[in-house]
Amino acid sequence: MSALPTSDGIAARAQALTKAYGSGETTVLALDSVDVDIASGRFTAVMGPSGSGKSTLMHCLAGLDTVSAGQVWLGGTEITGLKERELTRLRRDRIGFMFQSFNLIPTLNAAENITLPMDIAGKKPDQKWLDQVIDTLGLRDRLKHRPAQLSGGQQQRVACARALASRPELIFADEPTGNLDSRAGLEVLAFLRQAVDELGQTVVMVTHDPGAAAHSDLVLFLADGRIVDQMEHPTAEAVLERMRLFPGGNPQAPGSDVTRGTASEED
Ligand SMILES: Nc1ncnc2c1ncn2[C@@H]1O[C@H](COP(=O)(O)OP(=O)(O)OP(=O)(O)O)[C@@H](O)[C@H]1O
Repeated sequence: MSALPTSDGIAARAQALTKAYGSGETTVLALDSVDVDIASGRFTAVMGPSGSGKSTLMHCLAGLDTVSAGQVWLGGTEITGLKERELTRLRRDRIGFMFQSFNLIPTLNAAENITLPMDIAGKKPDQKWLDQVIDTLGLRDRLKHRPAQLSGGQQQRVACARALASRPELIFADEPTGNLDSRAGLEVLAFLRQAVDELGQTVVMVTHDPGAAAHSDLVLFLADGRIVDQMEHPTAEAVLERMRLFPGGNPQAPGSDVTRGTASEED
């Protein structure tokens, strides 16, 4: 294990990250020698055609998946080669996760869901920080509600608060708006934006939606397991144009939510 020589301002880094699934003739190269730096205090979106390696990249950066070759650092710590126990602790202490399915516990109220990971870890929440997160996310008057008593957007905000509660260095969000209607999706994106701007968090989000990517500071474009392009200060239109350059990568295919992102900005 080696320390990262220049970890300043870098929340996560991959060098020559390669991930292959399967073996022999059925090998799939999901990531092909990817080099990437995720800057601290920024909102990075990851886009690319289906099967381009977005989720694999996120899972490898978060230490949820092993790598076939290359190195990954979280902050200044190399995680490739860490034992599962050390990795679990590091993930718990440094990373927040938001997935498309919110994974809220139905029998617990919002407040209990938000602090559950910390309760399991036997950690006391920093009450001042927690209050700030709850107020930023507008959840103050929903804390006693159970998930079934909340709208989809509110449930995702609870999942967002849960990801933020332990003040992780880095938040990974995998299609966090995928299951939401356009209004709820926009709310969640606005709150992720706020988490970066006002709470100083670092967010990495995988999305298919150019409208969602437009809320980020930087879009990384993946194709065939490689980062092939990036875009600073993205707009939904510019991202859509870039996505159209990918073979079969037209994000307006059925099931895509592009219309909501672009339409909402004209509201
Ligand atoms: N557990 C696995 N076993 C075998 N192949 C896998 C596995 N997970 C992913 N792959 C393959 O690796 C490649 C990249 O998958 P990945 O899920 O990272 O892509 P993605 O860009 O997130 O796709 P999508 O946008 O459809 O979610 C794909 O070809 C996929 O079929």
